[in-house]
Amino acid sequence: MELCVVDHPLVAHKLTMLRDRGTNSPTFRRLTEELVTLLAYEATRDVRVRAVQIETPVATMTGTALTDPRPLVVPILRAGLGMLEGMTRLMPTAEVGFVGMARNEETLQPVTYAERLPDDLSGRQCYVLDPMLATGGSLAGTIEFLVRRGADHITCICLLAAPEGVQHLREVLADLQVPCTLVVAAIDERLNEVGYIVPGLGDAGDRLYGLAQ
Ligand SMILES: O=P(O)(O)OC[C@H]1O[C@H](OP(=O)(O)OP(=O)(O)O)[C@H](O)[C@@H]1O
Ligand SMILES: O=c1cc[nH]c(=O)[nH]1
Ligand SMILES: [Mg+2]
Repeated sequence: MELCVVDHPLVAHKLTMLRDRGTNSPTFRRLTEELVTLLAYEATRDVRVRAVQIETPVATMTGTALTDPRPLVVPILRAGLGMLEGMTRLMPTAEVGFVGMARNEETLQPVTYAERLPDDLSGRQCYVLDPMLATGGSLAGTIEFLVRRGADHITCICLLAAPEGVQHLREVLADLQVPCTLVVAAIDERLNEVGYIVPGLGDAGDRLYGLAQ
């Protein structure tokens, strides 16, 4: 697995505001979108393109266009939904599939409650969105869904990751033997005893969508 930690002062600035417990839901949502657009710029560096002939007002030239089939973007509900707008702003022609997962907060195992993906993903580039990579169970489960449908090129975009989750993902991907890139804004210190990222930002889904904190 290739790991890319985006080292940019604007990313660090926005991430610090996002982490701050005083940041309210509307601001948290806006910062999430802005951060995703910055991370997606890095994450789409190897998006597949083809040469196209166009005419400018002055001359004919060979330009660049995204290839078909279109890339697939997969937010992991709920919190990943907060990243969708920032991603599709950069790549408006992408198709969108959905996976709904909620972690059982006692066992820390993800439970899948929704899944809407194209049947055949062979030859598709897939971009998975989830702000938090904690134990890695939710992201690994989603990657397994995609690989079972034939995906052969996966990029995951997360805001924060714990070292434990990155390690888990490496092990799962070594078994699956699928090329995967993980793009993150930061790798934090560790998980705490209840599976939260430290220092982290708390529960991303609750902070995005306003449940009690
Ligand atoms: O790496 P893991 O240990 O699996 O934890 C990370 C998952 O936890 C959060 O979702 P949550 O289960 O809280 O659901 P939500 O998005 O509905 O809040 C987060 O958005 C990830 O999907
Ligand atoms: O720190 C964490 C861990 C899992 N899910 C979150 O939303 N935050
Ligand atoms: Mg949550």
